[in-house]
Amino acid sequence: MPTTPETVSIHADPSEYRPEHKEKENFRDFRIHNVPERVVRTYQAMHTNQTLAYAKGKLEQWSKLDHAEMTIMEALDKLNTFLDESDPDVDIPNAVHAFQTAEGIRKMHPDKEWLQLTALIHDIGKVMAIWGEPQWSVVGDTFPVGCAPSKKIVFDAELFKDNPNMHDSKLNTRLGIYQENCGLENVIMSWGHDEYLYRVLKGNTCHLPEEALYIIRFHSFYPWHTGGDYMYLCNKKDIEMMTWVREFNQFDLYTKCPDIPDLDSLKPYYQTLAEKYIPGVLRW
Ligand SMILES: O[C@H]1[C@H](O)[C@@H](O)[C@H](O)[C@@H](O)[C@H]1O
Ligand SMILES: [Fe+2]
Ligand SMILES: [Fe+2]
Repeated sequence: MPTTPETVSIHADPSEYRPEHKEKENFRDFRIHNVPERVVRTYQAMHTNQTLAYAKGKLEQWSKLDHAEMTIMEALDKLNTFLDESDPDVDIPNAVHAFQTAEGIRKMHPDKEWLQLTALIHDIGKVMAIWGEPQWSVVGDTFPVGCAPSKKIVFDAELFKDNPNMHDSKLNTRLGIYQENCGLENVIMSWGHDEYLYRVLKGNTCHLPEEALYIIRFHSFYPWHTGGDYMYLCNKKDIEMMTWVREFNQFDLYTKCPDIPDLDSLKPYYQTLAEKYIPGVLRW
């Protein structure tokens, strides 16, 4: 049985791994005139339609895990042709991004198999889009629903004006339906690939450590892990786990580049990791 992670030895610099890239400050440029229109459209629909009731409904629907049965590597294969419309930095299929992230981690954290596998699978929840879920309900940054949106949300929360929850006095305040420091595990996030994969792994056999599940569940929560907002919803565990989410994020973001690794030659290594930590056929 795999063990829990060692103490976090972090702040590896993924740029040492990146061959030729854009500079760090050129990633995640969400200034409205700089991003492709597909990005604005995706966030516009997301910020308008992701309400508390919507996210609760999707959680219930997808948590049934009655959509498909397949191994984790089969699910990854489904992303071979999937293009994420929310991402200003990636216009290659998500399966490639999975291997780029994992290889970046493997290079800088050769001893942490669990973190390498986490990187490989972190976006697999996007298979929902292949099964018909609209992209605004799958991809992009996440945020808590049931309380006011933070200014750190991309496009400065301005796309929320048509979201019905913004006109509900129980839901449009700083805390909304939540208690101070209630812990992120008790917060309902906008529906997307993070929470879905978390539920899939919880509902099947998975030996990944808690840190891995936490990274998967909150890796898109940029207004928190990068923006530093929503601390009033966090408890001690969230603050501890944040270090791991941030370390992971360096690779998720800065390994994005047009060079495509030779996926076929990498697959056997990751196949072995997958069988060790997430064996067999999973219910999705
Ligand atoms: O556009 C990206 C992409 O959808 C990622 O998978 C997600 O984790 C990020 O938060 C988002 O900014
Ligand atoms: Fe993601
Ligand atoms: Fe990613």
